[in-house]
Order: sequence, then C-alpha cells, then structure tokens
Amino acid sequence: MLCFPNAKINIGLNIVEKRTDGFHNIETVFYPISLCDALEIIPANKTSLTISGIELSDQAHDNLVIKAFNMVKVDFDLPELSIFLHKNIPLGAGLGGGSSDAAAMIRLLNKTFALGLGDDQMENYAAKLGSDCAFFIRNVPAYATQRGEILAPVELDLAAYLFVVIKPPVHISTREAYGSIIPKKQNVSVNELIKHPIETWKNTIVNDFESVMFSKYPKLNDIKTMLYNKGALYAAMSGSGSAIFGIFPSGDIPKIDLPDCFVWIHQPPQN
Ligand SMILES: C[C@](O)(CO)[C@H](O)COP(=O)(O)OP(=O)(O)OC[C@H]1O[C@@H](n2ccc(N)nc2=O)[C@H](O)[C@@H]1O
Ligand SMILES: Nc1ncnc2c1ncn2[C@@H]1O[C@H](COP(=O)(O)OP(=O)(O)OP(=O)(O)O)[C@@H](O)[C@H]1O
Repeated sequence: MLCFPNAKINIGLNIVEKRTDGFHNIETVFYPISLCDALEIIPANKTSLTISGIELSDQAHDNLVIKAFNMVKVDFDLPELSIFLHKNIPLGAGLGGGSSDAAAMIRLLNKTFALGLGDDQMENYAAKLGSDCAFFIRNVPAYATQRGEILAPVELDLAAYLFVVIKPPVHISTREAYGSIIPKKQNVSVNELIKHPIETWKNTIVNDFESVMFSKYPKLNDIKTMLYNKGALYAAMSGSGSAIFGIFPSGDIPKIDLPDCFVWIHQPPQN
C-alpha cells in the first residue's frame, strides 16, 4: 500500500518554558501543506528499507519509519516488510518530514493489517517517536501545546491561498535550536491571534526561533523580507527552520530566483 506523507508549517511558535525532562513547553498552530514524500509497504520475507530522493545520512535502523514499524510490531503480529521511502520534503527544515513519515507508517500499518487502532491510540504511538509526530495522525490544522503533542483542532482554512516554501542550504538541528532560546510566555496565544484576518498576522504572530536564527543566518531574514516584497500576506520561518514560507493571494505566481534553494510553490485549484 502506498501513501504520501505531507509536510507542516508552524503558524506562530511560542517557546513558553523549559521542562524538567529537557524538552520545552510550546504553543503553536500546525498547518498541513501538500509538499510530500511517498511511502510504500509490501509484505516480504525480510524487512528492508529502500530510500530514494533527498539523501539521508542516517543508518536505515535510525529511520523514523523503521522505528515506527518496530514500535507497533511489539504489540501486534506483523509480517516483515519491504519499505520504499521517497524523500522530497527537505531535512533540517522545520517542516516535520521525518515525523510525517513515521505517522504515515503507523497509519499504513493500521489500515493494511486491520489493527483496529483509533486516532487517539495512533497519536499515543506517534508521540513516542517525536514531539510533532502526533499531529500527522489526524493531519488537520491544530493548536498544539506542551511538547507539541497535545492537539486541539482549529478552524483555519487557507485553501484559497498560494503557498511558497523556501529552504536555503542551511541545516538547523532542532535540539540545538531549542538550546539557544530563552523561553518566555507571550501575552496572547497563537490560537487567538489566528482568528483575526491574515493581513494582521504580520504584526502579531511571532515564531520565537526567528530572532536567534536570523542573527545567526541573516539570509533567512532576507528570504522573509523578499517574500513580503513579492506580496506575501504573511511570511515566517517554520518550526526551528531553516524553511521560510509565504502565504500569498492566489493568482500570479511570484517569481523566485534563488538557484541555491529548494523552492516549492502550491497554487490553489483555479475554477
Ligand atoms: C520545532 C518543531 O518542529 C515545532 O513544531 C518541533 O517542536 C520539533 O519537534 P520534533 O522534530 O518532533 O522534535 P523531537 O524529535 O521530539 O525533539 C528533538 C529535540 O528538540 C528539543 N525539543 C523538541 C520539542 C520540544 N517541545 N522541546 C524541545 O526541547 C529536544 O532537545 C529534543 O531532543
Ligand atoms: N524518514 C525520515 N525523514 C527525514 N529525516 C529522518 C527520517 N528518519 C530519521 N530522520 C532524521 O531526522 C532528522 C530531522 O528530520 P526532519 O525532516 O523530521 O526534521 P526537521 O526538518 O528538523 O523538522 P522538524 O524539526 O519540524 O521535525 C534528519 O536530519 C534525519 O537525521
């Protein structure tokens, strides 16, 4: 069976406080976008993982799809699998690609082998693999708190807008990014701010990683400014970066001339 694990962007991200387990409590809005990988599983005599597309430096056993498979296999009698993963979502981008692959594996196993798991149970498995992994089980816009695994659906429909995602050749480690932040709770939650028109977000919604990462890598701020200059209604860094996204009115596709960057543009279907 084949599926297409998609990426997410963070609309606002407040790093509220450091926890005693080393993680941080955050608040953010996750929004799914259609930039995706491809994942296929076929029952086999011996489990193997074949990866194509963007190169991953890790050993196969470190891959989150294998971790997800081994975790579910502890509780269910599953056959060995040939697993095919085509990577298209950039790494070290804050787009949650690895987490999405892992969640997709849990959903694929549940469906293919009729395990009978509900969304809550799948989210519990997913949350063990990564803080933003649980989001990809339901994969609907959500307000996330605590480590990012406590989710409440939000009414947010951006289907009418054009999306641009730019990932420059800067790899940001999520762990190091969290390590460089001084947490501070914002006065108004992102959940409230997104209820106002998108035109207001530029002046109200903040990703706490931006100031630190923009001083370290000024090119990221240049990309954000460029997106606003080209007409973005809202532009920001996703998660801990380094991907920068812009949300535009649909219509003319902005010309982005950045040959050293990964550039993805999604135009909504035209009537
Ligand atoms: C930056 C975000 O993408 C925003 O959505 C996520 O918080 C990252 O989630 P993720 O990639 O699933 O991260 P994990 O694999 O759980 O954690 C990687 C590392 O990031 C740090 N980490 C992550 C999430 C969190 N709420 N607090 C943290 O301090 C921890 O040092 C952890 O060891
Ligand atoms: N299936 C996978 N796809 C991508 N990365 C994976 C996968 N499995 C393990 N990894 C490891 O996870 C690291 C982070 O990758 P991923 O794309 O999930 O993170 P990210 O872009 O930092 O997004 P986020 O911080 O939002 O989760 C990679 O550098 C790689 O070492």
